[in-house]
Amino acid sequence: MKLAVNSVDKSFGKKKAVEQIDLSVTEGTIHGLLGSNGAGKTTLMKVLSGIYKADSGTVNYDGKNIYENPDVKSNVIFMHDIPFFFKGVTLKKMAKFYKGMYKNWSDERFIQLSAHFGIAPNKQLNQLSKGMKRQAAFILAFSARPKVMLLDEPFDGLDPIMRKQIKNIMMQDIANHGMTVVASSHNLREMEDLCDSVSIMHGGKILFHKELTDIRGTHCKLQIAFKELPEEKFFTDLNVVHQTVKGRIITCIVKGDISNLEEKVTKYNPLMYDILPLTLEEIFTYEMGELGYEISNIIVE
Ligand SMILES: Nc1ncnc2c1ncn2[C@@H]1O[C@H](COP(=O)(O)OP(=O)(O)OP(=O)(O)O)[C@@H](O)[C@H]1O
Repeated sequence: MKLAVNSVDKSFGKKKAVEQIDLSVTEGTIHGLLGSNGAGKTTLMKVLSGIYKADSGTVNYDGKNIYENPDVKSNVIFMHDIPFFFKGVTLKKMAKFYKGMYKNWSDERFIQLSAHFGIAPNKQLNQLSKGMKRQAAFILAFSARPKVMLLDEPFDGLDPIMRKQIKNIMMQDIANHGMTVVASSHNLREMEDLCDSVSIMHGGKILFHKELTDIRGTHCKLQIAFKELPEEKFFTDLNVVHQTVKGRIITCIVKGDISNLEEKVTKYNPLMYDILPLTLEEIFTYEMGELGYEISNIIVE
């Protein structure tokens, strides 16, 4: 399902928690919503899931508004930042509840995933550790087979192996069923290798939205060493937007047409060179720097 958010505002009293949000997420892709504490991520996620009504603006899935629309809601799952379960409730009981809410629920998948994560269906969920509660929330969410997953800080409390497993299951559902995911995080590195597009929230607004495939095709990092430092022409020729020099090694961020970079580089007879993709952090450091923002002031690592 395609998500389209138009001019969404949400305030609590005089506090504008989110302001003038426009966002569109293509079906079958993962969007990362990044921002520091208090940026407005949870509020926006709750508006996207139809828990909160926007003060103004619209949130549509395939053109249909989600708020008070059970038909759309049965395809859209929201996972809270802190998994919450009623006192004494078992995984099996929660499964029954989800089955009634989500029309694509799969019993077969529920059995398979509870065995995979080693959580018995008769386990009382409040007796689980924080990380295991998160796993239980994922078992339920994946078994619901939603068309859209809205995940608020989904990887908090999970160890690296578990994160990888969850990411793998998510990627399978995207590849096999065209599931769409919006995941919020305050950690750039966590979203590395996961997102197709990313936006950065700050002070209730989206400052920046990027398709990573576009960036990865137009930006790269070049590490290069010369006998002697090259003339200015080298940097202009290659369209270097940022460079640091450590001894003989120059690290350059190159922007623009990078398809024939190797050819251009070798003309300058370097001692050695390496062309690398940019990390998310590097992408944002340079892109947001151009907008006049210091990324370290916005994203906490
Ligand atoms: N129910 C509420 N009542 C009043 N103010 C709220 C409420 N929920 C959120 N806010 C305010 O809205 C702003 C955005 O909060 P929100 O929880 O959406 O941020 P966040 O980006 O999810 O932060 P964090 O990463 O710390 O969870 C904050 O200033 C917060 O105090």
